[in-house]
Amino acid sequence: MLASKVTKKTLRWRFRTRPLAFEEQFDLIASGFSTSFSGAKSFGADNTSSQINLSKDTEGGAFQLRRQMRRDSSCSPLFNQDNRVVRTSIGSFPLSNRYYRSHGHLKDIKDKFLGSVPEVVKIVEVGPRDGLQNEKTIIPTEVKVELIRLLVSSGLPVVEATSFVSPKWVPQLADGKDVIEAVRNLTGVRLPVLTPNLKGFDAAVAAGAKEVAIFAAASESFSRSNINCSIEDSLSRYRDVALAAKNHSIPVRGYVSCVVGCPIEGAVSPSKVAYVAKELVDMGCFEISLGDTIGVGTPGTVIPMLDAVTQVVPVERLAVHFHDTYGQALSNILVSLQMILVENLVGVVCKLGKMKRRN
Ligand SMILES: CC(C)(COP(=O)([O-])OP(=O)([O-])OC[C@H]1O[C@@H](n2cnc3c(N)ncnc32)[C@H](O)[C@@H]1OP(=O)([O-])[O-])[C@@H](O)C(=O)NCCC(=O)NCCSC(=O)C[C@@](C)(O)CC(=O)[O-]
Repeated sequence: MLASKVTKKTLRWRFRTRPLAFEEQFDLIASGFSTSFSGAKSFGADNTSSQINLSKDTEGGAFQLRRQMRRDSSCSPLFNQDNRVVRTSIGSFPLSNRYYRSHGHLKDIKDKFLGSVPEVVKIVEVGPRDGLQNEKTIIPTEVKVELIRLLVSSGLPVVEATSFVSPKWVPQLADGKDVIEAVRNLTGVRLPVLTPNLKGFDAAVAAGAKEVAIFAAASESFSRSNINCSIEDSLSRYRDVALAAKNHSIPVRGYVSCVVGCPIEGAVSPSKVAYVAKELVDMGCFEISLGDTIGVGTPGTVIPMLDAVTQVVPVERLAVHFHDTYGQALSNILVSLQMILVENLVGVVCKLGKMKRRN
């Protein structure tokens, strides 16, 4: 994708020397260039800085682009004969309004692409868990606690706080008990924690956790490398956790990792994802978060995956979790929202936590 390949400097150069072809415009949008869908600036992603820089640069870029077109009206499809911008790729290309020919035209385009996308999206913040579990240096407990407090104070309804996993596997979150004890009385927020087995579940409940999450994989190899057991063994463990949670009246959220690609096996079949998602629902998970763990998904792979999963799991119980490793998270979220339209159902949950490259 153009946006992930070019630097700010080369993009400026492109603006100055020639207009972007429509396909290039579209590539930029698909690479998260547009910030208007759901606030790209909030992504703590690998490619975020390039996305933000691109956005900041566009006023200047737009101006240069327009001047260039005055000299050369061979005209890309972006311009009319007055050299004004008439097609702006989904209306989110952040040019100044005075360059648009008509607001009505823009509105038609927006309605066409975004018209019936749900107006309300629930965000499950996962930075304190999914972000911090990857940090090279161990973050002090009080910093984690402060981070959670700040996230909660921003109004987020759900903040995944930590994990109760083996400290040998994830030393970064070895202080899960202390973190939960410090935040468990925060009000107006749900603070789920990851529990890979009964040992983790018991420890989480003892520390005061009121919601847990279990995490299976759609890839056999990833399951073994992440939780040291096969998919079937993990599902069997999770049935025990789900039963224990039911006995404590504790809600359980389910994750499926590697829903479009696995770092070891490559492409993952949508039917595998659908199978694992259904198993998690059947054991009692109230919501299934579909995780593109290594950020290799694109709309082309996300659509068939969602199509398979929505055949077996009601869409209102689905969430999407996209890592922005290759700058595709926003386009994948957009297409997920649009898929909801296709299914003619409402209610989507997007998880926009800190997104990091996972090696
Ligand atoms: C699942 C295990 C525990 C199996 O690990 P294991 O080594 O197979 O487990 P074990 O039962 O043989 O136990 C080994 C040791 O771990 C201890 N142990 C055992 N369980 C626990 C526990 N719950 N809490 C604390 N300690 C535990 C246990 O007591 C024992 O201690 P020892 O006797 O050697 O001193 C391990 O593989 C593990 O902890 N894995 C966690 C991996 C992880 O957290 N990965 C990141 C989260 S998944 C993710 O990020 C994807 C997601 C959710 O974000 C979605 C997406 O991005 O797509």
